[in-house]
Amino acid sequence: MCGTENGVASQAPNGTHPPPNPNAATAPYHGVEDHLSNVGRYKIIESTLREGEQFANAFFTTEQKIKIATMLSDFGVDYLELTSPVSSPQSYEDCKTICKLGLKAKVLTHVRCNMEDAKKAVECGVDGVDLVIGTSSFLRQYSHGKSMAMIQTTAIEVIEYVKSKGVEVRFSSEDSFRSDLVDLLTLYKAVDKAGVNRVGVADTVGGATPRMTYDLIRTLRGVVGCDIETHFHDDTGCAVGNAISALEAGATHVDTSVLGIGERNGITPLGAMMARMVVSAPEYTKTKYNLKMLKDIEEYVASCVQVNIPFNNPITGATAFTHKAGIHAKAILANPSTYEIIDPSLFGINRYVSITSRLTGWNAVKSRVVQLGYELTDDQIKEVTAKIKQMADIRPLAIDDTDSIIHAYNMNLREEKGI
Ligand SMILES: CC(=O)SCCNC(=O)CCNC(=O)[C@H](O)C(C)(C)COP(=O)(O)OP(=O)(O)OC[C@H]1O[C@@H](n2cnc3c(N)ncnc32)[C@H](O)[C@@H]1OP(=O)(O)O
Ligand SMILES: O=C(O)CCC(=O)C(=O)O
Ligand SMILES: [Zn+2]
Repeated sequence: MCGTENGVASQAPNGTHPPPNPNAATAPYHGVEDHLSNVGRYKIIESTLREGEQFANAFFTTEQKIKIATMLSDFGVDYLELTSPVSSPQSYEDCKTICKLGLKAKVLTHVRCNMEDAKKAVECGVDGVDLVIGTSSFLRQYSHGKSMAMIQTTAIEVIEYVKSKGVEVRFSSEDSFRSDLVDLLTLYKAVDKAGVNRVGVADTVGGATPRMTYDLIRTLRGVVGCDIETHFHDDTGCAVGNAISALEAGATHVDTSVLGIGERNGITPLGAMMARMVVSAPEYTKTKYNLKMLKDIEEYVASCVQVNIPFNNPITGATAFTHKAGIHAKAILANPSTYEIIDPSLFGINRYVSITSRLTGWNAVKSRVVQLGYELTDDQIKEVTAKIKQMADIRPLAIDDTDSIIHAYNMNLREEKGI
């Protein structure tokens, strides 16, 4: 007997499939959901005005801080993290000023895990206080001298105080990856029980790999119920990779700074993170963030701290969307997704196809010929391409040089034809 049960077709005896049952339920097909991953709903804690101020070349005036905070809030980040108000009288005043701006982004300040710092933070009118204390044996010995038991007791007192003021609180262990795992999990469990909004995991020295990150966050995800914030330094070039791994493992928040500025060579850059996330979570990222602002934000911060944007910066680097080799250029001109993972127009940026080198092919030259308004046959374009390569073998060319070769070739043709 052949037929269907619950809308599922069984095999007919002769090996053929029976016709579909018109009464079968039309339930949609379901993919496999990754319940642990927060890649599609990640949040950004933007720390240019905290970690970024720790960059060797950073000195932000109050006006610059206001402009950076406003731009980042308009860009769509969830939180702005500001320098500790305990650092200096101006830091205290600036923190209060930014809190009063009425920005869309919530304002946090980052302080040591002690009562005096926490009181100063709350005084400023912040939405949240980010508490931090080193938990690795190195930092316990050389930074603050406290045992794990002392850290836990103080942390709980401070957390209860901040919460009693109706302010969000996060507790973070500095140097998490070099801390004893059992110590760390015990502490996180205790602060979670005390009611923190988030715990923070920090790769303070930039030594973690994506797999180490995944393992730690995944383990932590099983221990605490609160949100998990992550902070990655880039000393070994893993800051973006670690951030995406953390989200895959269940972290909810990632710290960034514009251009990655921070202590030493900094942390996960906002722009690189957007590049990663527009690929990993396109709909969420395009809807939530005002991506076309990225270039202006980076240029502004670069000017404040007097650095150039590196040529290979994701998205905004001068060559990030420049295609040079002939094989690439041909395919890009036919369909940009052949050699691009990101559409530059999402960020308001143009792609550029180079036709000025010995690697240039005739298909790329053809597109320039058309742009210049000439009508040449394919054979003629191949001849022009040979001339470009001949010249490019001698010296580097600018676009004006190749344009001149095309103009000259076209003029010769017209003269030959007596036009
Ligand atoms: C990894 C990171 O980026 S963490 C954030 C780093 N941020 C900052 O350092 C903010 C800017 N810092 C500052 O302005 C100053 O360091 C201040 C105001 C915080 C402290 O200044 P000072 O009192 O002069 O102390 P100093 O900076 O020399 O040493 C740090 C002090 O904080 C203590 N400390 C360090 N971390 C912590 C902590 N998480 N919780 C409590 N105390 C801590 C140290 O024991 C040391 O105290 P000491 O006076 O007993 O020596
Ligand atoms: O507070 C945190 O989570 C991070 C502190 C910090 O900047 C670091 O550990 O590198
Ligand atoms: Zn840091």
